[in-house]
Amino acid sequence: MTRQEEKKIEGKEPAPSLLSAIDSPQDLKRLSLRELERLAAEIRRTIIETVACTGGHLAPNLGVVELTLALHYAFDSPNDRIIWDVGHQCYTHKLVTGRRDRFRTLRQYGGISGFPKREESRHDAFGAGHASTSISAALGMSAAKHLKGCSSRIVAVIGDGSLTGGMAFEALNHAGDLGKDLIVVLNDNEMSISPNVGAFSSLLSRKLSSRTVMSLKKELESTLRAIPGVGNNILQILKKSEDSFLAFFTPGMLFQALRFHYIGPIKGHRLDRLIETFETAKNIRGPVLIHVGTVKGKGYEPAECDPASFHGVGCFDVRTGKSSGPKEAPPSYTSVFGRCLVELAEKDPRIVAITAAMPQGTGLVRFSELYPTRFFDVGIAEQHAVTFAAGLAAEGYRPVVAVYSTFLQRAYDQIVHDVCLQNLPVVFAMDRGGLVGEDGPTHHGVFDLSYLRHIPNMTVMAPKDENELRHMLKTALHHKGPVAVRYPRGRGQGVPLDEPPRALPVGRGELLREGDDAVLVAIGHPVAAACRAAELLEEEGLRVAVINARFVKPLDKDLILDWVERTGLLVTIEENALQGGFGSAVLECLADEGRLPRRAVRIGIPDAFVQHGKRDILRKDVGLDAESIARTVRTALTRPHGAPIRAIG
Ligand SMILES: Cc1ncc(C[n+]2csc(CCOP(=O)(O)OP(=O)(O)O)c2C)c(N)n1
Ligand SMILES: CC(=O)[C@@H](O)[C@H](O)COP(=O)(O)O
Ligand SMILES: [Mg+2]
Repeated sequence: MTRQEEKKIEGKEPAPSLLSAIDSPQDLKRLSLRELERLAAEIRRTIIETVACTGGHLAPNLGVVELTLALHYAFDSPNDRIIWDVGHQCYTHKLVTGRRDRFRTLRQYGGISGFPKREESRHDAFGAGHASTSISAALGMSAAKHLKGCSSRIVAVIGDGSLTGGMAFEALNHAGDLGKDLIVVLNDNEMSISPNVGAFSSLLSRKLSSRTVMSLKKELESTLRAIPGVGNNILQILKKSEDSFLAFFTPGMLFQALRFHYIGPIKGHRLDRLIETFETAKNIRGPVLIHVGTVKGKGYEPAECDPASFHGVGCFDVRTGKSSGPKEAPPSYTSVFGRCLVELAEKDPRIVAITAAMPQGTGLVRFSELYPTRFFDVGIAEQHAVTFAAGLAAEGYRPVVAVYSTFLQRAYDQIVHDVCLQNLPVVFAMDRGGLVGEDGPTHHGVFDLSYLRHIPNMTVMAPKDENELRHMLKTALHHKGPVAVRYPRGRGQGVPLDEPPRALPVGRGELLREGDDAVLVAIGHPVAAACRAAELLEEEGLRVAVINARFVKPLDKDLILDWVERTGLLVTIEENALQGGFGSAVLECLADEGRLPRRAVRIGIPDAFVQHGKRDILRKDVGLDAESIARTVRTALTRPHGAPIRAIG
């Protein structure tokens, strides 16, 4: 790294590597405070250099280097359990728990995950990826520890953004009631992905300077002393419970009310203060909350200046912080969605947009700037987002919930109970539908077609490209009931965009190619691979028809039936779980009509979690690339009747 690059990274002159001697957290315990500080600087450099090549969650990890070292210095992992919320900030944890030499494989196919995984290390006490789960898991472990009578300490590390998730409050409520030993470390950097939102976040940010508190105390003391008789007694009581007095004026009052012992806020980059605080907390019985103030992106100037953009990054140039990924590319599905929603909202004042703490990721920033009163960021609170949308719909608005497919899983009952049962016109704009790549199994949006299509009143569609996404958004906002539009992460197909977007006939697919040997019925992004497979097969003299189904529900039954009967071989293709997915829907429909084809094969995600890695590798693994589809069709055509046909990945 050049001197120039060194300047970008706060920290000391490069010295002999301390990290190379850290094979487990035990090795930390023999370091002096000065050495720990040097180690922190070295780890910071390592994270920056690695993430610059692999991509990943840079700013969150730079903010917890000292916090992580102090935790592993003060506690005794894996005997003591450290549970990370979301887990996107676990890179330092991984570096000091035996994965230093594999760290360069971060998020790569076959490499280490970007999140904690129990099967990856004994030090990864609990897997993560979705927010707000750590306190529940930690409390469960604490209850188990008490049942087993073992002395392990249980520590949950949760960010201020993740603390806006409802289940975090459910866990705090339960922990205060159970009274079991539990340490919750609140990593408060005042950021979610974007600046944190919500009343609770502003409570947390209430920073009373020590001078303010001192003058408050003095004033209160002189007032109480002036009260004849009782004044002094009250003063004595307050002096005895000084903590409660302080807690009343600091964020701690809420945690104290939940029967947590509150410590903080403390400076999250001071190793000495952190270690001292953790050592103290180890000896406090019952639930403890330690409020730590950190800087997201700490120690790398571009990330400190713009933590939202450096929350999750692709490859970048360390010297400039600028992306080094492909420059010219078709617009992303997300940006096409965001622009289209702005266009439609211009003409329809009933349209409102809702995000759960992900305005950037879902493409709603422009909408929020143009229509601030019609934009709602509810924080990491997907369940609330859905029922909040239902409330808006009940009052005649057209809410669009823009959400990643995987995170919408959290609001399944709200979709059933509050939206579909009441047949309210809520639009679910489901981004990251299908495989997402390096975030891996916690983030692949591969269950939504299954978990939505069986709900009465729900309409489910998926566009073959970004142009059709615009038509589907228009269709959804014209529809009178609940509707989900699901589209993939990343760049579109680079097709021209029709102006203006037009409503599609609901339940109608489109025939893209004719053919007599087989019919490929595809939904969403994989339509392109199906067409490519048909071209490959045509080179061998095989003519297969291709249908862009457009709708998972309602299916275009007539179109599919017609071509199944013409060809005799049905191949369904989806980037969704095969279990209960699109292919199942087609077979159910044909069975109900008493017209199951002589031969059928479903191509999609098998009954297993798909690991992390580049999407083209993952698609090949599951047989969703054009060559694999062609191979599956070729095999199905040559296989004797009655023999089982399986997709070939
Ligand atoms: C249920 C759920 N919703 C949304 C996300 C996307 N997400 C990942 S990290 C993050 C922000 C977390 O903020 P915080 O907990 O404060 O951690 P920080 O990044 O600030 O360290 C969000 C919204 C998620 N992982 N899980
Ligand atoms: C950790 C987390 O859940 C988010 O940061 C997520 O990784 C964002 O995914 P995208 O990179 O697809 O926006
Ligand atoms: Mg935060």
